[in-house]
Amino acid sequence: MELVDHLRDERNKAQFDVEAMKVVWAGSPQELQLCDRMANLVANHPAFEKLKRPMLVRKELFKNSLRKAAYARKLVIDLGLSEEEAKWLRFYIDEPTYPDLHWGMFIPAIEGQGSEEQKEKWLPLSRNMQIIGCYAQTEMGHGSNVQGLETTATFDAQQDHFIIHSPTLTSTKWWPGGLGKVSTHAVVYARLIVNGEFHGVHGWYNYYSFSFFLYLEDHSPLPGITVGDVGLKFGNGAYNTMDNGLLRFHHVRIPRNQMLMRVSQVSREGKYMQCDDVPRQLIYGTMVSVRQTIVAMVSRTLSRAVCIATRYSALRRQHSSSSLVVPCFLMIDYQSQQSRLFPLLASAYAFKFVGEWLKWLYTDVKQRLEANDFSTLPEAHASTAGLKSLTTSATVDGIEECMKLCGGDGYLVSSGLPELFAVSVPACTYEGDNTVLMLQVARFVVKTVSEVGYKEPLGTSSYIRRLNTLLHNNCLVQTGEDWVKGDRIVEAFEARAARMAVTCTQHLAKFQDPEQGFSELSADLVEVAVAHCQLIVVSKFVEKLAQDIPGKGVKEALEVLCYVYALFLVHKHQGDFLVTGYLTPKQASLANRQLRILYSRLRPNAIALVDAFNHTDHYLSSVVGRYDGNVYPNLYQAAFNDPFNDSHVPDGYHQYIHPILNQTLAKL
Ligand SMILES: CCCCC/C=C\C/C=C\C/C=C\C/C=C\CCCC(=O)SCCNC(=O)CCNC(=O)[C@H](O)C(C)(C)COP(=O)(O)OP(=O)(O)OC[C@H]1O[C@@H](n2cnc3c(N)ncnc32)[C@H](O)[C@@H]1OP(=O)(O)O
Ligand SMILES: Cc1cc2nc3c(=O)[nH]c(=O)nc-3n(C[C@H](O)[C@H](O)[C@H](O)COP(=O)(O)OP(=O)(O)OC[C@H]3O[C@@H](n4cnc5c(N)ncnc54)[C@H](O)[C@@H]3O)c2cc1C
Repeated sequence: MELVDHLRDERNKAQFDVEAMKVVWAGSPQELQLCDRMANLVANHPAFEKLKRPMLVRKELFKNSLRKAAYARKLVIDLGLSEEEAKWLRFYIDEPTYPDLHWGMFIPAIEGQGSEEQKEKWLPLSRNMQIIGCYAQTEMGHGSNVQGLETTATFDAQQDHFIIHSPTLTSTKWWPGGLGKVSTHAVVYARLIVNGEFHGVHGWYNYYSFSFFLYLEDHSPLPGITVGDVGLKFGNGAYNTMDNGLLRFHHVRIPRNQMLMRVSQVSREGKYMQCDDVPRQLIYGTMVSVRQTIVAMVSRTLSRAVCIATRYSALRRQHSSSSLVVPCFLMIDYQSQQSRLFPLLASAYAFKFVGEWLKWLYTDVKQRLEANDFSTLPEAHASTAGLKSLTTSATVDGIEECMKLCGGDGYLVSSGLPELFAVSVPACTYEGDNTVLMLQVARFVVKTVSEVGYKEPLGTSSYIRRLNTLLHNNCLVQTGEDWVKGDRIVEAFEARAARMAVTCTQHLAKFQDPEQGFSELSADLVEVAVAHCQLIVVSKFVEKLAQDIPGKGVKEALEVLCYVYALFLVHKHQGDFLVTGYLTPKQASLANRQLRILYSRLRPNAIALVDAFNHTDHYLSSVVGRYDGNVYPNLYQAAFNDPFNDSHVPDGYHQYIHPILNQTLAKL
């Protein structure tokens, strides 16, 4: 039977080569081929069916996720998949489970913080999954405040042991993924005490936290260890496939050599030594690595929501304003729908490109770290923290908007959007609360501005070199067309970021106690950081356009997306641009008018642009976002697939409805 493509007319409108755009989106022909292969491997394997997931209760859901992880592992071994292939396999299985933390944090923590000897011992066991590990940093009372961790690791020189202890309820390890039920091992962060003294006291630290490699359990916890799950989390399915755990220690002894010893060591005699050439911040290195990965992946999450909302918007008809009876307008043709949807479509592409750049930056930093060159670490920290914060917040807001863009049907679990929202929301908190991370960026920016004149700003902050020009030269835009020029757009974002940073730095200087100033101005500082990070995203998109991009019409389509992203931000934050005096109200309104023109240029390409994401129907798991657009019969069928419709008479009907109908409530 020939399949009907309900979106065919929309696909025929495309003004660019979709196959070439798929390559741009994936990053390279090899990446496209790799992702396509792994996505289809998952889509065609019955073990990875996921439509029934939201109907399962927690214990069934968890068992189901263990089953999928086991099948994934079997595929990795049977097919001899590489680590990169295995990563994409897990990605397309689309279910948070313990291997994310094992591969994403436990192994990188050992790689980054273990000595050569420790790596040799533990990495092969970990990579073969003969042990399963998690990353236990956060405590019940201390998440953002890493300095405040209370778990202690006291050195016992007599027995050459550390004694790990949870002295208070608030020192309970709280939240680590994979900890609650599955992990056999953990990297645990604790305060080091040697000879009765806290070690490693430094200018900015009251005490350090150290990482230890700990054996947790086989089938039941080891003596002195209490372990469990933190409890049910938000959303049906969603993050409940993960055993986020709690963990308490009661004077648990571990051998001295289980302290991860790249950054600092404790000798047999109880001498504490910090490696001179390795900065303390390296113990935060695993977080930098995961923040980079989150940015690399987040565009796919947003693209998934946008793909669903765009396809449904291009199918569903509503009434025109002239006739309330005849449905004729496609939802996507409403200007108001476009102004909510198209910036999200553009954001998905913008986040993809900035994610590629961040990956490059991180790879470079990693190579430098291995050679003990730590010069670019502050830049890497600020960029990973800021972009993780900016992109996850925008993505989560974007998914919610996509849900609303689909009307009532977006709210149905079968649209795929509620679960996507629920599983994505914690990304604004885990791996660093987004506000706390933006404050880190603000510290970096303010420090860079304060050091102008005696330290050269580098990398993403090099615009601060041209502070004088950016503070005094105002925008030159005279027509709407002037707004679609890369250097002009970038300059506008640079001027806004620089002016906001300078104003905040001047306000901070008025405080005698800089920390008090930082605290009182924290809301403004977050806005400074947002401006800096938006500049990075816009400038990386503009840099991408300067590259050679093959394929008919591909570059032109990307140009429209780039300016939609940038001008949408100019419009949304026009208060910043106006208050800093860079723009006049006339220039701001020209930007907005140009944005409407760009929406009309984007419109014919909308479906092709979401097709270029190359998402399988399995990955989307959305009735309203199906590739063939055959929504209504499937929406109707999905209602009957709900086990609630197995019987016409629900449990409790006879017990609680009949007494009302029969007027026999008195017998209840
Ligand atoms: C929406 C869709 C999402 C899609 C995601 C898709 C896929 C995901 C893929 C993979 C991920 C897989 C699984 C992930 C899932 C869940 C995992 C969650 C795991 C966790 O959730 S795991 C716990 C994370 N928990 C935190 O994230 C705590 C946050 N809290 C901190 O991070 C610190 O506590 C901080 C920094 C806020 C304050 O710390 P502090 O008070 O000690 O430091 P202070 O501010 O004084 O800074 C002193 C000097 O250190 C520098 N500095 C600071 N941090 C640095 C770093 N990282 N690197 C290099 N330098 C750094 C500063 O820049 C300064 O430098 P300077 O002196 O030069 O100015
Ligand atoms: C799904 C999920 C998975 C997780 N996985 C892990 C894991 O594998 N391993 C692990 O160790 N941890 C994990 N975590 C914990 C996570 O890293 C922390 O929740 C996170 O770092 C935030 O800390 P918190 O919960 O203590 O929030 P808090 O720090 O208490 O923040 C609460 C509020 O206070 C504000 N705030 C806090 N500090 C400041 C400040 N200095 N200035 C201004 N405002 C501030 C924040 O913006 C936020 O609004 C996970 C969490 C979740 C939700």
